[in-house]
Amino acid sequence: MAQMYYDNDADPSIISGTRVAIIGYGSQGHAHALNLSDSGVKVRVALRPGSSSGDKAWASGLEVLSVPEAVKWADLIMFLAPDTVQKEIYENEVAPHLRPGQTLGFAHGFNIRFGEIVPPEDVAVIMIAPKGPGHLVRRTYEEGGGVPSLVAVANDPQGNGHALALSYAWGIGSTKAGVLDTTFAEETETDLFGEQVVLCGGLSELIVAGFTTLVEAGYQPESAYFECLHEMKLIVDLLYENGLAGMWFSVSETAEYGGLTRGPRIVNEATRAEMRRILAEIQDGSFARELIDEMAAGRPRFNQLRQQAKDQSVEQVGATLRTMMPFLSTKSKLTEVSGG
Ligand SMILES: NC(=O)C1=CN([C@@H]2O[C@H](COP(=O)(O)OP(=O)(O)OC[C@H]3O[C@@H](n4cnc5c(N)ncnc54)[C@H](OP(=O)(O)O)[C@@H]3O)[C@@H](O)[C@H]2O)C=CC1
Ligand SMILES: CC[C@](O)(C(C)=O)C(=O)O
Ligand SMILES: [Mg+2]
Ligand SMILES: [Mg+2]
Repeated sequence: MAQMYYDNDADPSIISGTRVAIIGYGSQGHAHALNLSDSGVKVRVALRPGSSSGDKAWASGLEVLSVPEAVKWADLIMFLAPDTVQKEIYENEVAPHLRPGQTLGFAHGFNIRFGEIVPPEDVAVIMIAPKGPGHLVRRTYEEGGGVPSLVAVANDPQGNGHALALSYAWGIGSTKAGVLDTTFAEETETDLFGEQVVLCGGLSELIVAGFTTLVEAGYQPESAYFECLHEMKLIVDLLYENGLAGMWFSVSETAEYGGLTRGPRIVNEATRAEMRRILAEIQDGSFARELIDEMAAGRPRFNQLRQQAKDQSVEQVGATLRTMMPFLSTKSKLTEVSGG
């Protein structure tokens, strides 16, 4: 059994005595800044001039500085801007102002694992990587819970990196759910694999393929939407609360027999072989190179794929159906914080 850490294993006084600069106020940035602030931590948000997120941070009672000002002020500088802009921010706005004894923090190991950011030896490098979307990091904290995190230390000149990471994890609520030791390499590779194959890529393709199959066979799009997308959340809630057994317990025996016999025909040996190829592309750095090059080229393929995803009929049908479910809108104020 892996070593897990909970509330009693963290020392809150460490993060309470640390000045934390949060670079970025998007999905993770707003959640870390607000959770830490509510936990009694001294926080400043660091943004570029004219940032669209600045007003939201000020409106939430947080002080906003430029990145260089925040680096000068902080003990811990947490990178919560998108992965592919972190290198530029680091080189132009962080590195010139870094002092020995400061700590750089990451919520994902991408730039350290793939050598995009190479900090000096006299600066600590830690990771606190929540295993959940930022908006849920905030929501679960407000509800009295938390999202699990992985912590890692890549460089530890003062020997307190792990205790600081654990204390930070306490500040964002993660020690309520469980914190696990990892390495930058393990977090980066498993996180990229999970989001590509299971959580984001695999799941969305499964939903769309199921929806499209039903609609092309002549069934009502609304029925296909409820079946393949809306009900997904209700099934996943059962998985979240009680694992696969909780889901099998609650569904009918008909669903259980049908799922156990037909599921392996959908996720089969060919699917598993593709999963292994995707993992190899992550491990050998070719996915990272592809992503960095795509962003540097102005995102031509990314923008096209985003537009195609938005234009799918499952999205049009869903948008209409969700207007009739006002109870959803109280939970989904995502654009207010992400600017999306
Ligand atoms: N999204 C998630 O839930 C998860 C993310 N992570 C990791 O957390 C990190 C942050 O990801 P995420 O929260 O999705 O990021 P977002 O895309 O939500 O970050 C957007 C924020 O970054 C700011 N930003 C963009 N460019 C710059 C810049 N050049 N200088 C300063 N600020 C800038 C934006 O400001 P502006 O308004 O100026 O554009 C905005 O406030 C990544 O390392 C990611 O892998 C880890 C776990 C889950
Ligand atoms: C699953 C996607 C994720 O890794 C996350 C929310 O954990 C991300 O990078 O956003
Ligand atoms: Mg993740
Ligand atoms: Mg990720």
